[in-house]
Amino acid sequence: MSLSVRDLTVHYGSFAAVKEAGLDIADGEVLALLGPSGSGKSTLLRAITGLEPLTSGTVRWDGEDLSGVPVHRRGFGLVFQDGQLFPHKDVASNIAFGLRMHDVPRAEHAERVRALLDLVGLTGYERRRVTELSGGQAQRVALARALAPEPRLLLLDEPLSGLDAGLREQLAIDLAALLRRSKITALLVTHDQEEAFTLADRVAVLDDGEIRQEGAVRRVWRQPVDEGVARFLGVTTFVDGEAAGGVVRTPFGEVALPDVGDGAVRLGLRPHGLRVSPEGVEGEVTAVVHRREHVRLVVTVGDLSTVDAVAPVTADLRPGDTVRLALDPDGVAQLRV
Ligand SMILES: Nc1ncnc2c1ncn2[C@@H]1O[C@H](COP(=O)(O)OP(=O)(O)OP(=O)(O)O)[C@@H](O)[C@H]1O
Repeated sequence: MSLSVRDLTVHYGSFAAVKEAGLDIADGEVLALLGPSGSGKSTLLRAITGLEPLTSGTVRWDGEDLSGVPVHRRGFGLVFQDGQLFPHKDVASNIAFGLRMHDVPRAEHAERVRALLDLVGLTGYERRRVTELSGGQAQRVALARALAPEPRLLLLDEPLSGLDAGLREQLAIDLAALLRRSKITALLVTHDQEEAFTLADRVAVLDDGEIRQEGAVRRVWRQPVDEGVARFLGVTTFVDGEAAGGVVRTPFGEVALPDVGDGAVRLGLRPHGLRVSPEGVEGEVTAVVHRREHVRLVVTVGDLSTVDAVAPVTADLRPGDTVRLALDPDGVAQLRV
């Protein structure tokens, strides 16, 4: 076990921004702190780095209490949303700063900088001024600078949120590959589920300063602990059903789910958990929103009220049209009851 946080509480005056948080990150693992704005993610990350004083609780590395260890002696690398590069230095000098801070011999700098630029996909950018980089390139340089001293833990606070959507998706994929390849232990703060799922092995969902659920990405996604976590993870409709032999019967039809025990179950449906199909429950379209990969619908289904659903981009649907909806197991979560 590497990082171990216990009962960590941070107060701003009388306000508790983080309440008795506990988490562990094993060697080589990537954990994402996921939660809505203001839930305490950045405060928890900053407390772990030593930038924010703890009101109570402990942060340990391999059993050693870090309470008396200043930020720069913790061996952690930090990357923030806006990178915070030195604007007057070029790319190589920005990265070498991380090396100088950790007493790496000067003769080794050029080679290390070259290797780090290769790692982040910016080969040959040594002499480029940082003011002449795109947002995505600047974040890659910030990442290289943080990785330069070979930190034992990399902490990333919304590293991609300043970038536009397409670049963000690509950089998340690149960063995920880099973290896996380099077996880096990392803690990532994000409010974006896609990003958390692309990058992390495990997620901890925060709300109102508390860790509400923590576990493997797929498990949290498929089995949220309660409706609050489920809603945060994209569930918009809840429905009760009866399971038998791995199949759940609901008012929206049947759906086969892995690991479902017999008896009463409560399901959480994401919009793509209900798809327009030739057969299924009938409803009337009340709203249509075109998205990149599908059409989002709001559908009124008899006395089952309104639900979110999806149709293929090719579907030509308008409010007032009648559609049929069927369950898609990919968009169905099972709430723990
Ligand atoms: N320096 C501070 N003084 C007082 N309150 C603060 C301070 N920093 C943060 N807070 C409050 O603590 C709570 C948690 O803030 P924090 O920045 O940790 O949330 P977050 O989950 O990272 O949010 P976001 O995703 O918007 O960055 C918020 O209610 C915020 O207003």
